Amino acid sequence: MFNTDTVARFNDLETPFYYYDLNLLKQTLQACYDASSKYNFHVHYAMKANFDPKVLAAIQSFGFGADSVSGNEVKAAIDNGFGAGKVVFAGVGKSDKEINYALDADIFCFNVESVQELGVINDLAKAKGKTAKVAIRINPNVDAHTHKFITTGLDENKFGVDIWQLPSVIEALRATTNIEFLGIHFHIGSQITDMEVFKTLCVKVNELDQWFNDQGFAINVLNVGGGLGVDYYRPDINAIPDFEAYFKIFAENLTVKEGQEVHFELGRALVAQCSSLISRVLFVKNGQHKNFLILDAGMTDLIRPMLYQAYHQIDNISSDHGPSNMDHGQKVMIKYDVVGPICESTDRFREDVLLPESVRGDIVAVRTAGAYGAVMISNYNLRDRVPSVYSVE
Ligand SMILES: Cc1ncc(COP(=O)(O)O)c(C=O)c1O
Ligand SMILES: N[C@@H](CCCC[NH3+])C(=O)O
Repeated sequence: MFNTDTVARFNDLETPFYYYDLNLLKQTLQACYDASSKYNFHVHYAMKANFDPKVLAAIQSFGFGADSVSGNEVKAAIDNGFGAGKVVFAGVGKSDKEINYALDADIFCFNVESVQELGVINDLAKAKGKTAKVAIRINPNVDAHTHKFITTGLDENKFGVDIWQLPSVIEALRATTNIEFLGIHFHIGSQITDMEVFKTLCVKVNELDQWFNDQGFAINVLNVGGGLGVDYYRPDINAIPDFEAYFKIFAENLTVKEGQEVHFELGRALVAQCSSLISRVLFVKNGQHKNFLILDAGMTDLIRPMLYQAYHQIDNISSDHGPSNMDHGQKVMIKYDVVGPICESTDRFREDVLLPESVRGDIVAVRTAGAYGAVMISNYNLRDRVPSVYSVE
């Protein structure tokens, strides 16, 4: 991702910023497109992962749809060229204003997360003389084997309708007048690296597809959500996720009936590796027990390490690719706690990171920051919003 030219370019720029390798993004999208289109699978991009306009433009150019989680995301999807007919809207707490907006926009599908929400969408659609297309998000109680803060498909999670409540969904569907039932939706969690989890999901999807069929509700859309994880530990070796293996699992384990469509909602897998948070070393502080590398980026710019104990590779790219690299044949390696400038003790990217001896002004890259990075920025401590910088093509 970096070479002497990029580092020379960064030296002239104000930090911190998110750097996007648009070439890697396109290669990733191509790999996903090739692997999914083999089976006629439909991919929606979960835009909560990253809504940078250039990222959205690249994704949209591959013909993917959009998965949104708020009225503003529905709007952003449409404004950025995703056809309304390819936009889905999930979310456990959709406001009336958001539902009305999406109804007016004629989106493809509401992924409905409760019986009560189904009634509200029906009433709001009726008031407009419209029919809302819906899929029911089901909580299948499948353990995603991921961090507990980003698991979504267990009984204890707030998302979707629990299986024991499905008879009341059928009852509600029978009573609605302005709803077109399209199918069922699942999303069991994020950063899933154990592929067996997706097999377990397929078994549940097959059972529930059959169950709805038995109740007289034929399913056109099986939406299995997203969740495919990326390699935070080896971003250079595994820059592109194994989409072939991922889609093959669904092709082999889902029983797809004639005329049914299979939909996916990938976020992280498409965008995580294409971006790094680029920061400068402000100060090097040698304590009695610890050495601190104090960066000009902090938890306001990338909160994942502090919120989910998430691991991100950290590189001193001045040392790896800068002029100082040429000067020093032998690098002295030192363990640093890499921290930010925010007035919180938890503002630490990682502890005991083994890095070449670093000096004020060195440029540091926090890798694999393209998903759930820039979108979770806050202005705590009245921080400036971190801008985007793009690779030169
Ligand atoms: C409903 C839904 N779909 C898709 C996604 C995308 O997940 P991921 O970025 O893990 O692919 C999410 C986020 O977890 C989600 O909540
Ligand atoms: N923000 C989380 C992912 C949440 C996925 C949305 N349900 C992360 O950084 O890993």
